[in-house]
Amino acid sequence: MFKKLLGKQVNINTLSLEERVALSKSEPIPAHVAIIMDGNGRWAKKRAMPRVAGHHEGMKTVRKVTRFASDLGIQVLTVYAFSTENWKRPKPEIDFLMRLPVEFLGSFLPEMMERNVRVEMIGDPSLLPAHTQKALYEAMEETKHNTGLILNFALNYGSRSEMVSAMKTMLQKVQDGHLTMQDINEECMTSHLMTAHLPEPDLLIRTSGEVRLSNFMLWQLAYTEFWFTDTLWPDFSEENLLEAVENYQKRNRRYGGL
Ligand SMILES: Cc1cc(N2CCCCCC2)n2ncc(-c3ccc(F)cc3)c2n1
Repeated sequence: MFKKLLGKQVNINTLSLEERVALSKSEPIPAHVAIIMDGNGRWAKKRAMPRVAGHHEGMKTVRKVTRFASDLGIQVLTVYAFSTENWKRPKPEIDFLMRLPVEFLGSFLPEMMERNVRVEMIGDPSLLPAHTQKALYEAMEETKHNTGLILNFALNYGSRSEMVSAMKTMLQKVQDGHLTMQDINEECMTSHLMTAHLPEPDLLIRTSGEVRLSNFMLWQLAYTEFWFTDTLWPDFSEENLLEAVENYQKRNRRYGGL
C-alpha cells in the first residue's frame, strides 16, 4: 500500500512498524474500534490442544491489542468477549471462560492504571458468576477516573435484547408521561442503549474469516467501516490492527451521502 509522506508516495511495506505507526498517527485514528474476536477454538484445534487453550491465548491477545490501541490513540476499544448465545456451550468451557476476566484483571490491572485505561462493560452482568462480577466491578471502580483508552468488554451481551430493553424503557417513559410519542426518534433510541455515552464504532474488525455480525451492536454499527480478516484471534497482532487502521484511513466515509 502507498501513502503520501512529505509530498512523496511511500510504499509502507518498506517501513518499520514504528514508522508506520507514526505515519498512521498523522491521519485520523478511528475513535472507536469494535472487535468480534473469533477463531480461538480453531486455533487450538490446529494445534491438537483443547478449546480452552485457544480462549486463554485469545485473552493474551486482548492484552496485546489493548496496549497497541492505547499507543495508537484509539479512544474506545470494544471487544465481544461473551454473547448471550454463548451460554449454550458445554458447562466446563463456560466455567473456564468466566474465569478469564478474573485472570486478566488480576494480572493486567496495574498496567492498565499506568496506561490510564478505563475498564467498562456492556451486557447483562447479573447472570455472570459472583467471582466474575466481583473482578469486573472492582476493575471498573478502580479505573473509573482514568481518562485514556476505554476498554469496553461486551459480556453476556446481545444487541437484540439491548434494543428490546431500550424500547421497553422508552415505552414505560411514555406511559409515565416522561416521554411523548414525538420524542421517540433515532437519537432517543441511541440514548437508551448501553453505549449511549460512547461514540459509535468507526471500525469493526472480525477475525477468522467469519463475515456476519452475530447479534453484535446492530444499531450502533449502521455507519461503521467493516474489516474482515482470516487471521484467527489468538494470532491477531499489532501489525494486523495497524493494517486495519491503515485500510480504514484510506476509505472515504460518506454516511449515506455522495
Ligand atoms: C468471557 C471472556 C472471554 C475471553 N476470551 C478471550 C478472548 C477471545 C474471546 C473469547 C474468550 N476474554 N478475554 C478477556 C476477557 C475479559 C473480560 C472482562 C474483563 F473485565 C477482563 C477480561 C474475556 N472474557
